[in-house]
Amino acid sequence: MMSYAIEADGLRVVRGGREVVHGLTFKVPRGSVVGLLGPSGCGKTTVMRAVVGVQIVAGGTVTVLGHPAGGRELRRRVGYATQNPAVYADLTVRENLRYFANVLGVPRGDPDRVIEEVGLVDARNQTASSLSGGQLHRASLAIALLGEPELLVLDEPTVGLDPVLRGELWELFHELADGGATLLISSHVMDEAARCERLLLMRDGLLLADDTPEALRATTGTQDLEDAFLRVIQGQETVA
Ligand SMILES: Nc1ncnc2c1ncn2[C@@H]1O[C@H](COP(=O)(O)OP(=O)(O)OP(=O)(O)O)[C@@H](O)[C@H]1O
Repeated sequence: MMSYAIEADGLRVVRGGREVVHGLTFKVPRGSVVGLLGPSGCGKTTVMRAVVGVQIVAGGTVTVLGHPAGGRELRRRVGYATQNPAVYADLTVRENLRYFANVLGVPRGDPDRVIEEVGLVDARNQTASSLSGGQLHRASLAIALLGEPELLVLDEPTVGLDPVLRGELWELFHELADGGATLLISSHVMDEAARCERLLLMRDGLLLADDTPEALRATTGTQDLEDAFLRVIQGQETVA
């Protein structure tokens, strides 16, 4: 079995007439939890869109599970949760999940399994329009988990959640990885970086670092990942 779930080589993306991702090259090992971090607007969502194959790319290649990103053979093997929850407002949580389960052709028991995984059992009969922001995000995450995809691409999945729930979701992410799934998770919260096995640090459409949290701490000489990120940026500016 190949060892990488994602291989990006020289990825360039133009949006709104401007190049916003400038030749990114990185690999995401299978079965790992990888954080995509960086300030707002640095290009995280754009990279994720390229990985799931919904972004027109200006140059370079993205290979996902051995196939070109967005290929037909990847349809059920990649799950994507966007920042804006994509659920039907007038359907209940369970109805939404049953609907998407049908579309994807996944096993019948899947909706109830994922509802439990994201902790929405008590809210399963509420319409999506009546959910809180955090619950809505979890409903969207549940859809991405349908069919047990091999690669999960999650755009800020823990935004707006309380620390307890965030902790529980990170436990779930690691359980999924232990089961063989690969997770690419974006965040701009540095305390979440420590929960990842590897980190891709972005800034202004460039990749500044691709390393483990431990190696980043060691090379920058600081325990705090927020400081480590700042030092990587400072190092970059000195080089430039
Ligand atoms: N539809 C669009 N048209 C033009 N420019 C866009 C479009 N979408 C994004 N951009 C620009 O592309 C750049 C990267 O945006 P992207 O959404 O990938 O950043 P991000 O790191 O995910 O930000 P955030 O953390 O705020 O979600 C930004 O400068 C943004 O303004």
